[in-house]
Amino acid sequence: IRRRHPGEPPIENGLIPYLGCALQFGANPLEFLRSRQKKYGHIFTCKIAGEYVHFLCDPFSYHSVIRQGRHLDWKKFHFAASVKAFGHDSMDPKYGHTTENLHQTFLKTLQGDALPSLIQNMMENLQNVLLQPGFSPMHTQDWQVDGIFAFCYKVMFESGYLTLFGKELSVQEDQSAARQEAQKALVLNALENFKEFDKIFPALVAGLPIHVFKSGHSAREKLAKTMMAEELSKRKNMSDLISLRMVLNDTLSTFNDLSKARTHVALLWASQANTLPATFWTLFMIHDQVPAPPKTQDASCHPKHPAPRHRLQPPTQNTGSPEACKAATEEVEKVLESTGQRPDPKGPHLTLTREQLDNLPVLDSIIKEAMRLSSASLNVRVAKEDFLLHLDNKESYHIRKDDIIALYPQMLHFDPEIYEDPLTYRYDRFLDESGQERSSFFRGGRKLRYYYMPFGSGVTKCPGRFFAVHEIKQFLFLLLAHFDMALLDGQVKVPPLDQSRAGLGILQPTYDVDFRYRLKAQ
Ligand code: HEM
Repeated sequence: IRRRHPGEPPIENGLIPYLGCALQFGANPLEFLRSRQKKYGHIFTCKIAGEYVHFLCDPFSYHSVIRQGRHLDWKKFHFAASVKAFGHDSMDPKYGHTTENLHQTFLKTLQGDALPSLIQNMMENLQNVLLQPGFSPMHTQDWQVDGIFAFCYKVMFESGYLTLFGKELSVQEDQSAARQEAQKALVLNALENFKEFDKIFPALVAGLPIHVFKSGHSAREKLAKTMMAEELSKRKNMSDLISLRMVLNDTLSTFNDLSKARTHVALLWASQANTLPATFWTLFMIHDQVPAPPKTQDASCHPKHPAPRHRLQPPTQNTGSPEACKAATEEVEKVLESTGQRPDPKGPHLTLTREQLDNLPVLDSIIKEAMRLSSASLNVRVAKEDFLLHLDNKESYHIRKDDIIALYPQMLHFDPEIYEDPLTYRYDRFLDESGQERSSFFRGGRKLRYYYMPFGSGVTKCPGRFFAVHEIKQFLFLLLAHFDMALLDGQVKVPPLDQSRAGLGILQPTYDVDFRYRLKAQ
């Protein structure tokens, strides 16, 4: 048990040896932090699973942590978490297994000049997936029924997977339906393994050994097997990210083949684990506004999903404004008109340049609002030495070497002083009076520098964030252009957030919600 020294933040050791406050924090981090903030103020220390974590709750003081002074290390925690979850040798150059500067690799291959080709391939892949006969029978225009969560996972995983890892060479050469089907089966198999592994991800990051989880462990190893160099070399149209990483693994590291493959599994996880639930929330939130079609059309529904699978629980958030879907559809139609394109599932694919995608303020706001409500990432830095942390209110606190400093942006996202009525979904919350992006948010009359942080902050900010927002926009754009959609049960409540993943990014819903969709009449 640590005793508080003079000049240190108030401390709570918790009642359970080693775990400290871990269970209370884990049960509901937001509630836990709010109650401690009320008791202790802007900064306090909690013992969590053997570590001492200083939670900084004042958004005006975030900068002192985010600006990355010489006292704070961001790599230590990230590299260690990746080793625990994915089982590769450390990517931290100081351990001598590699000299790759991963941060530079990510910036070079996910941003700037690398972005247009990623976006273009994603747009192609999304349309190949969405408009293939299996998904949307083109001639009958029957309603299909699926869970929104299941739908988003299938479509976004397959498209994102093919965009990063390319297609098998044999599929490029042999366009037969059987070959395409086989390729699809492999990707959907990867999705099943991804989901199985993703379930145990929080436990692995918390430090539990993977051997305890038989099926999660086996799923990770199966994924790694498909990402051995020998397998990847059979693929074409791989992204710069994966092809460059393969070269750097071979030239700058001493990793064995399995360790190399596991570094690719880590990237598969990073590229999908947040994007998939974020896509769910985005689609669910706008979808919620579309009235269900008359009951008579039920006859043509997908037989496997006759009814919503879950009994409804009281809502945790209100649903959005009725204009969300209308405004988004109008924005999509405007772009189609101005670019002279007509959505035709049998015709040429729709295209959108990066500039066109950057100029969709309504879709942007819709996505931001969905992520504001569902994101729960923890931003973490480790103290390299004893130092004095200065807060915005001129107070300073002693921090000990190896302690963790954490920001929990959900506190910002759900702060009623920053976001009026914060539990309500408002599709236009991030739009100003002229319908453009709103970037001024205030607390207590002061303009905030940090008010929206689902992608983290400072040097550890997600390097894939531009691609992530673009791919969700493309997905929405294509759905709104090509499909009629409606919830199966127009009265369905917003599913609660699954808190078991709090701290790790976008939270999943605790249950799926069924919707129906069909190709628009031509
Ligand atoms: C909605 C989607 C996404 C969200 C909310 C998200 C969020 C995050 C967050 C919170 C982090 C950790 C930042 C920190 O520790 O402070 C992160 C890291 C990362 N993300 Fe994303 N991400 C998304 C999509 C993507 C995509 C699509 C890619 C790649 C194609 C990607 C690649 C990465 C990588 C490589 C890292 C590790 C960076 C490092 O350790 O240097 N992310 N992301």
